[in-house]
Amino acid sequence: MRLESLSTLNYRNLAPCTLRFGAGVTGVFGENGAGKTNLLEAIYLALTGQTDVGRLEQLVQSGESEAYVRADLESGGSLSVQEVGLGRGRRQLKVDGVRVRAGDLPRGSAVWIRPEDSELVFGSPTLRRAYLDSLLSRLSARYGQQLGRYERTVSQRNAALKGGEAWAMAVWDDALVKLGTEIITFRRRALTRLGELATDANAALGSRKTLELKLLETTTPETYAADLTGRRAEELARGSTVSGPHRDDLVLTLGGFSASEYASRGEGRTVALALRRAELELLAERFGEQPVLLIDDFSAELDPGRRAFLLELAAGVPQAIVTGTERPPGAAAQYWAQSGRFTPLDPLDGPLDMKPEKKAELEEVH
Ligand SMILES: Nc1ncnc2c1ncn2[C@@H]1O[C@H](COP(=O)(O)OP(=O)(O)OP(=O)(O)O)[C@@H](O)[C@H]1O
Repeated sequence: MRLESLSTLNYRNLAPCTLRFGAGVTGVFGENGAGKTNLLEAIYLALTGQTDVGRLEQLVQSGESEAYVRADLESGGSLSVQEVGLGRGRRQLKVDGVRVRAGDLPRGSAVWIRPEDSELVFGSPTLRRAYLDSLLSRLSARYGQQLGRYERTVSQRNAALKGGEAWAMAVWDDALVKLGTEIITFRRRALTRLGELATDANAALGSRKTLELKLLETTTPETYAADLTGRRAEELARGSTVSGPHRDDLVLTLGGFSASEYASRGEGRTVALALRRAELELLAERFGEQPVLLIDDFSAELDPGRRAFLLELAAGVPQAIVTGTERPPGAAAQYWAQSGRFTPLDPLDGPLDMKPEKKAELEEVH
């Protein structure tokens, strides 16, 4: 998968633009607030149809009512166009002019590494579960469908529990056990490979402590039905379903201890990077094609080992887009970001701050 160009209109602070991207590493650098993260977010949205913002309106430029993002892609020798239209609480996706659902977009197209990924380690189980579910939904469309059904069943069952409808539980329990069993089984299987890749990546990052990924399960396929009936009184009292994959945690252990509880900030950052490299490798294995790698703010990474790891990762994939407040070294092409605009630069130019006349010239263009 290769991103040939990205066009945006009314997307956050980005000025209307069409940016072209070649193979290798493209560096995007500029001051804080210039729009670098917004650009990567727009690319990720156009490639995957996914965003994790709470309200879609946040993505629309203030003062406007609609936004638009378009990616021109090349994959296996053929070209395609993916478009995302955003309005009030509404997202419309098209591939080559035909409306599709998010699940119909290519599922292994991009991986996005961000400074806030450390939250995967130190944040709540909900965040880790969301990471795992989002990755597994990309590996398997069926996983995504069954997870959606399971989540709807849990909320309907919770409504019945709150209403004290004990008589209706047998029906809900059957559906929950069937869907939950499929989810648990798939998670266990996928975690074996994800764990191996993450362990290797963590070692490649120079960590002397072994990283292991485990599921902390509130139930098992064998005991799920009995767990539900056994805790019926408690569930009716609480009005919620207390066991099942919606309550399970992805536990990350470092040297045998829970990373969430015991890892240092730096160790946690290393674990988060290891998870992202594992995601990249797993998607490439599954789809036989390397995703576009997006690295947000490599310059926020002050540790020299982790910074080198990020840049090596970018250099090792067919296409990577790397942002920073300084120029990413080794980039084949460069954009200078300022106030939501992106100006292509000659990669052989020196740093802008050493060339005031060049900077003045570019500001003039803006
Ligand atoms: N919906 C929106 N409409 C207009 N501007 C927005 C919108 N959402 C965010 N912005 C603006 O976009 C800017 C942030 O851009 P972004 O996060 O991409 O910067 P950045 O270059 O990544 O900065 P940093 O180096 O600090 O991470 C902010 O100034 C913010 O106010």
